[in-house]
Amino acid sequence: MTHPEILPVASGLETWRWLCAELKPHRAQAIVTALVAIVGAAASIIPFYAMSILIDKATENAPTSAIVPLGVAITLAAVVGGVATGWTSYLVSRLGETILADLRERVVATALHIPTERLERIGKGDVLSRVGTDVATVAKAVSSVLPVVISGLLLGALSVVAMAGLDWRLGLAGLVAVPAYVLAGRWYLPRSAPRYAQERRAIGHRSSVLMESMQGVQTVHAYRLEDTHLRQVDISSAAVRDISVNVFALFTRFVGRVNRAEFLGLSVILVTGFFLVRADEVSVGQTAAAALLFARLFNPVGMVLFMFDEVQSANASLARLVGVVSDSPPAPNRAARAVKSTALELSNVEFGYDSGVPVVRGVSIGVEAGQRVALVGATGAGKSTLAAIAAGLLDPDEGSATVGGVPVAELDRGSVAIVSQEVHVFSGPLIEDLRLARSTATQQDVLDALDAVGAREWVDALPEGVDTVVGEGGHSLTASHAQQLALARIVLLDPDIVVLDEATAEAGSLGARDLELSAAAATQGRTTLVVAHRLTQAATADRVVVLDRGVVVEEGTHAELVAAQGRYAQLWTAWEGR
Ligand SMILES: Nc1ncnc2c1ncn2[C@@H]1O[C@H](COP(=O)(O)OP(=O)(O)OP(=O)(O)O)[C@@H](O)[C@H]1O
Repeated sequence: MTHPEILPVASGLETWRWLCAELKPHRAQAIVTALVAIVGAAASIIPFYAMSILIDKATENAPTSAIVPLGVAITLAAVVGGVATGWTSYLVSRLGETILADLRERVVATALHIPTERLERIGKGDVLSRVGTDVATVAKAVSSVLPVVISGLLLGALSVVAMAGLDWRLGLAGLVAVPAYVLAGRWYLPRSAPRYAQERRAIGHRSSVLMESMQGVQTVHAYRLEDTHLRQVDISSAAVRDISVNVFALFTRFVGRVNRAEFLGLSVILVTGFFLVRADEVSVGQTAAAALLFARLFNPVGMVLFMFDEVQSANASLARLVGVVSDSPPAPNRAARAVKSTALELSNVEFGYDSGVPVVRGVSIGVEAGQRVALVGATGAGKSTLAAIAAGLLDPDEGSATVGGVPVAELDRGSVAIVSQEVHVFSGPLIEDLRLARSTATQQDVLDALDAVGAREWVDALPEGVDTVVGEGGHSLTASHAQQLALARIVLLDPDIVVLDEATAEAGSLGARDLELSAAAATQGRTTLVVAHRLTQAATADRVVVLDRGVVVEEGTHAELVAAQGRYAQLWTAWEGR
């Protein structure tokens, strides 16, 4: 079995190198962030030192005035610690978000430049999950997990140093808990990751079962499938419940292990302290401070452990994002080339999709500047494939597609435009959808373009005219109207060469006639290759090329081909007799 191609995933080392390289330009910001974090952690330790002195003073019956400077120190440290900890969160998020924003832009730019063929092999799912889920996972980690983990780890390290500063044996006693924490983590993490994944899958399944039942509610009623669907919802909900209970049970056992580590550490510190106090090696205050410092760590260390799977999954997502930006070539910065002649030349073009079976074989077609050539052929003859090659969306395996001698893929952006079968209307005001073709277009330019393709009337009739929000979640447009917008974009883009492969309008319908007029207006004076899904498109072209199973079988004007009584004439007769 061949595995489907997926986008690359960076190794741990590559991800780390990438992160270091990204941090370099933000070195100053990274250093300030680290310093503020250290100040925050250090400040939260000072009160414990002060407390150790306080306890000793109290046991020595020192005067009340001795307490005042300690109180001031504790208050100051609390204020500085609070401010610094808040700042750490802010600075870590800011640095992380800056790097993430850059990464997100580069991933999207790379994804948008994946050649169509490769995108089809990879599947849109992988690309979408990287741009969507992976970016979201890393973003969440950067804003909510990373600050906690960094502060927790720093506090842990500094507290052990502080305990050792009170007495090295107390520091050592505190370290006894480390292996117990590590064991708890090593027990939990390999068990939790697959269970969380299982839980997410089960939740996803339950949502799709619910969605399916709700979306198909009429069919469910019509076929009296209510019980079956309720049973499916029951089963999927029960599965989520069981897994969630299981996950919680595991979590509780993990908490038990963490508590054991805490108990062990605290007991060893207290017992060590007891013997050291008895031997007059340390004071009661020092022992109490060490114990309090250790207890102070319960919360942050627990948080770090609990968040470890989020760190792991953010790390996995980051590797997937870094894989995309570091392996795929960056947004192709092909030296755009302008051309003198706008004649389109397909020469000996061969092309096959993954199966290796050639679908276009040795095709040569010339479209003179300003001419309109129609491609005709049965379904599957290779018309759309050839159109995509002519527009530079697919690279031919053999032969070439050039304009004035320059490969189409290397032309200036905007020299060649394609209106394909899948027209996408981007969500937002209609005017913005059109400005995608020319960002500097004024409202008047847009209205003129709509006029040119005969769309002005229905656009003006929309609730807010050109400002009406269209696309997903907005005013929905018919396929013909969407197609007209695509043609209006062509008018605004003003390319030299146009490839038309639109097939939405039913042959003979009023929409089809309107669309043909729109297409004629949009392609007026441009070199045009049109896939003639309706033969009237061929009849009005300067020349017609007939394709059959990837090969050109006839070529000439409509009149010549009809007179020749060949393949085209048969198609034309059949078309007329519909
Ligand atoms: N993305 C793809 N992957 C694999 N095979 C494809 C792909 N697109 C098209 N084909 C195959 O290539 C051949 C030519 O298809 P193409 O879409 O170019 O034909 P067409 O003449 O435009 O047909 P239609 O009029 O139905 O659009 C067909 O056999 C089709 O199954």
